[in-house]
Amino acid sequence: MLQSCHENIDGEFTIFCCDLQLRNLFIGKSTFNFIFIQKEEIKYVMPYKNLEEYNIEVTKDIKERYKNIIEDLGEDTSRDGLIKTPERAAKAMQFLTQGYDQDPVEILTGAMFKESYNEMVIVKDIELYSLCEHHILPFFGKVHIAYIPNGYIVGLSKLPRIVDVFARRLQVQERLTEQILDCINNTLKPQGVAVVIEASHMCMMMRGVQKQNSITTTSGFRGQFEKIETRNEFLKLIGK
Ligand SMILES: Nc1nc2c(ncn2[C@@H]2O[C@H](COP(=O)(O)OP(=O)(O)OP(=O)(O)O)[C@@H](O)[C@H]2O)c(=O)[nH]1
Ligand SMILES: [Zn+2]
Repeated sequence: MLQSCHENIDGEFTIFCCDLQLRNLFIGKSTFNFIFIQKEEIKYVMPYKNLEEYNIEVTKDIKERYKNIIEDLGEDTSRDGLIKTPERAAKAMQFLTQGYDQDPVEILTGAMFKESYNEMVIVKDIELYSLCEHHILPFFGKVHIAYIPNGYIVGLSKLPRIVDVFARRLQVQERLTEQILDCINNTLKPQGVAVVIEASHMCMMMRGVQKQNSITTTSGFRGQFEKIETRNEFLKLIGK
């Protein structure tokens, strides 16, 4: 029974094949060249493996473009340390922009639970890593999210997950703030939601104006958080 088959960018296959009934495990490097492992050897196979998958055609295309860029910058892509760099960079950029293919609504609705709790829920200091859409340089910092339930609570981890969905795109901090806010507001339909983002932008630190200590704060409030007392309680609880 074929469990999974992964082709890397050089067309090499890794196959994981496991017949649980017979308790035999096959693991190989090509479609036609299995290594047969007896059940006693199963202990050498990791019980958990986190696999990264990339579209081969897209990766090849981005890799070639990176090769040209690196050469245009005056480097030699055939030197030892740079041989695999175009492919690494192609994979890194696809990782950092994977949010385009993810559905934040599906993530939230996947863990909404009926509950009568109707006080403020705050998840603060969520790490943020995104890319500024003007220079394709990182901006990074913290996101603080609060909501007041309206019959439903949401799995806590889903809030950082939707931060990542919107952060792993080419972004501006203002739009990122609004997208997180609107997604929670429209999906969970709470009594209120608040989002504050504090971030440093590498395009202002490493180049351009070269300011190392400036932090940009953006915020958005919906429902109950539009009331000054509720908003102030939230800001006090996140230490602002
Ligand atoms: N509002 C906003 N601006 C951003 C964000 N990230 C980067 N920027 C700004 O985008 C602007 C782009 O301005 P341009 O004048 O077109 O680009 P530039 O010549 O590279 O500008 P400098 O960075 O000032 O050298 C810069 O002022 C950046 O600081 C963001 O998340 N929100
Ligand atoms: Zn920028």
